Amino acid sequence: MIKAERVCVRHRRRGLVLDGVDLELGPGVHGLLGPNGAGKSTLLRVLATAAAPTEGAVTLLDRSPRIPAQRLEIRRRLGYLPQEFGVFRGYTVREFLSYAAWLREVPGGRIRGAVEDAVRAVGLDGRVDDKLRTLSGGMKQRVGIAQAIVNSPSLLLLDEPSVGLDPHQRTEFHALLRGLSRCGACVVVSTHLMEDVEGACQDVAVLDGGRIAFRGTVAALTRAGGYGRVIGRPDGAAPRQDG
Ligand SMILES: Nc1ncnc2c1ncn2[C@@H]1O[C@H](COP(=O)(O)OP(=O)(O)OP(=O)(O)O)[C@@H](O)[C@H]1O
Repeated sequence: MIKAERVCVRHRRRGLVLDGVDLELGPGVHGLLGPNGAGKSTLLRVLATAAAPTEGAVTLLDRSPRIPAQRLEIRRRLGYLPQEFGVFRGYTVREFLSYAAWLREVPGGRIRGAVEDAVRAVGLDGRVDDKLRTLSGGMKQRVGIAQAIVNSPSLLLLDEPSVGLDPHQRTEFHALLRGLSRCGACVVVSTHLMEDVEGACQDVAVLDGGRIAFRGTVAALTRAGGYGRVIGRPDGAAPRQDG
């Protein structure tokens, strides 16, 4: 469902931020780990068709984002939570999610039900008619997750989605991700937390310095010496929520 071939992204000042990334991902929940500045958000932006690679090619859902008509088809079936996610503070949760559904071309007659499903999935059903400015940071993050799943995407890209969630919500979020993958979606979750990977992901890719440093199951990552060893910092274990 995702195929990245020798993907490079170069910024004028920073130079190469992604340096020949090869990645093939099918249905399931895939973790994306890496230290600050490794290129995780940049890779997710490319996979979300929000940025184009400088070199290399991406195929998403058997389509090329380089071709405008195919890019639109991809976007209809895509859910994306960017790292910096802004909301319209004067909208209610329902208004905001309805707007997100409309933008993704969910048919008008299905929008109400789609919004209710998304709100229930993130546990915000009690706040659906509240204005976004009245929500806590963790609740806004859940709205961000809800807008990403409101169109039942085939491809779901979540950039640090568990930031701001409390331990109970985090556990529920892991269950939500596992449920989505059972529906056949391809989910990519960037995170700093090993427990997100252990709780929800069938495998993990570690990005370091713009390159894939490891790809495999969590058990294989442990056998390889753990996250710290893979990124060349044996003492640099990926933190846990309480770590
Ligand atoms: N628009 C930009 N212009 C110049 N440099 C950029 C731009 N966007 C990102 N970078 C640089 O690219 C590198 C990778 O950034 P990116 O945000 O993809 O990393 P990340 O792995 O998501 O980091 P974090 O875990 O801190 O969120 C960093 O050095 C960053 O400073």
